[in-house]
Amino acid sequence: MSVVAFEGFTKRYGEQVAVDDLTFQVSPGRIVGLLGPNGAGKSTALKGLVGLLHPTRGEARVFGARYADITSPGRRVGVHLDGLGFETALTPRHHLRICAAAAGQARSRVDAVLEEVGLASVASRAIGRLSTGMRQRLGLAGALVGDPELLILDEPANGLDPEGIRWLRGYLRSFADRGGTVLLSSHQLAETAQTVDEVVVIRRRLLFAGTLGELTDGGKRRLEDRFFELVDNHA
Ligand SMILES: Nc1ncnc2c1ncn2[C@@H]1O[C@H](COP(=O)(O)OP(=O)(O)OP(=O)(O)O)[C@@H](O)[C@H]1O
Repeated sequence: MSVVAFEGFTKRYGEQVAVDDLTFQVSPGRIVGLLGPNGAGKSTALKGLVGLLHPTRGEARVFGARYADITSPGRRVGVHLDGLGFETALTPRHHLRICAAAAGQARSRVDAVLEEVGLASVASRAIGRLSTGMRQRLGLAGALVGDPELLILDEPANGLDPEGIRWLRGYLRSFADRGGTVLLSSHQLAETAQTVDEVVVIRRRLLFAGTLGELTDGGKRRLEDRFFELVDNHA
């Protein structure tokens, strides 16, 4: 069974179609990159997947059900969507304690995750005083704190320094090696090529879904070149 399934997912905002008839699946243990230019509908698709918006037509499911219908979603699905914001007066530790409580996890998990994402030294600083990259790490920590089977991450490498990006890549690979599944959106094509097993390219509609090897002819072509061929042909 697929971990994520979009079936004819369509979202309109008034007259504008943000996502049109999107169908693809994500299998367990895979890292899948959702790619597309600005405004292609990536965030809309991810929001629809976690029940933050309702599709106009079609559906998006996790573990065979709508997100709202799965039991203990916080322990099964870790979500970090760009721009959801934080309560800036809280500290990372406090924020993660709330996330842990929501996911039904023990408080002890918070310090483990702070350590894991490299935020232990700023755990008691106000979130408003953290750098962009530190906030990005905190968003990831919030997704990880429930110890989920599936990670849904919108632009997780944004704002990370090279060391942070390398850490993220390694983390996601070991997560997938342990059987976890990742669906992430990205603009960073070179980085994506080093991170993902499969690629889904959208520009309102699906342009490609398959393995990275299929898209790049087994690595003979660059992901960036193939990406621009696809999106320029469907402008
Ligand atoms: N709440 C909204 N109301 C109206 N239109 C919206 C809304 N949210 C998104 N859109 C429109 O839907 C389209 C898809 O937006 P979306 O944010 O999903 O794209 P994206 O691929 O995530 O873009 P980016 O790479 O810039 O983050 C865009 O044209 C956007 O303007």
